[in-house]
Amino acid sequence: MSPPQLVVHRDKELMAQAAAARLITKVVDAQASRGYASVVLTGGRNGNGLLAALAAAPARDAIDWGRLDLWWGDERFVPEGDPERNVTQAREALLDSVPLDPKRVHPMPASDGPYGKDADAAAEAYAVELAKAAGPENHAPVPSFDVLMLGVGPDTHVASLFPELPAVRETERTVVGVHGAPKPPPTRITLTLPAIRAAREVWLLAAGEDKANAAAIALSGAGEVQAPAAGAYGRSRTLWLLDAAAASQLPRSLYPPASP
Ligand SMILES: O=C(O)[C@H](O)[C@@H](O)[C@H](O)[C@H](O)COP(=O)(O)O
Repeated sequence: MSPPQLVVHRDKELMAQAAAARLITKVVDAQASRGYASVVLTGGRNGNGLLAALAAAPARDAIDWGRLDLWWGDERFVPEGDPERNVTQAREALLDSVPLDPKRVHPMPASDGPYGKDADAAAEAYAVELAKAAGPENHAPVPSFDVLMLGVGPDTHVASLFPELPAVRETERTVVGVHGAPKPPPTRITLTLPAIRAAREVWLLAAGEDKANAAAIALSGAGEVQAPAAGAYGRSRTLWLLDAAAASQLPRSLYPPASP
């Protein structure tokens, strides 16, 4: 596993814009070389901030939206259309304004969907959907995601993998239900670390003073059960995209400034 690469931007707005530009280039390159691209979205302010910046990016339509597969790293297990759902927020930030192929957009099930209130069954169904999309060359029963994005919580959680809870300890299944999450709502669905680590690249998004401690803990060699962000890494690249506030507790030797 190559060590994480860090890029620090002046503030969270510039971080979102730079990350959006980075994503455009990554998707365009993947589509040029393989004919399609596969990206995993994350919820939260930083994740949605990136999507909003992407919606406003001048180069946005260099992406062939009809050949982009979208998956989610986690989802709040609430009814379809609930404003708390990550897919609802992603639609508002970007998805409703670009010509995606609906067959290539894979939201996680809602709590009023075919699995009712059974988050574990809904998680299992998403694992089956991922496995069906996986190819023989894939490293796990999930597609080879080009980029898997993760917001980082102030407690170092990523997706809905919270410190010390069962989901972060999962070593076999790719998707599990989460019960009693400390970040509301308490019931969620999440990719596990094995699924996250099947991605070619994992990008962790951390902006704001409230992420400084989490970034310092996760990047200081902490264990993944105590600091799930420490266990989130890609097969060929792990990239932390921070703003100066979130990087403020990191040793200066860990990163050169990306912007003055
Ligand atoms: O469902 C969720 O809440 C997210 O997927 C979660 O993992 C989020 O990315 C982090 O909590 C960071 O959220 P902020 O960027 O809002 O701090």
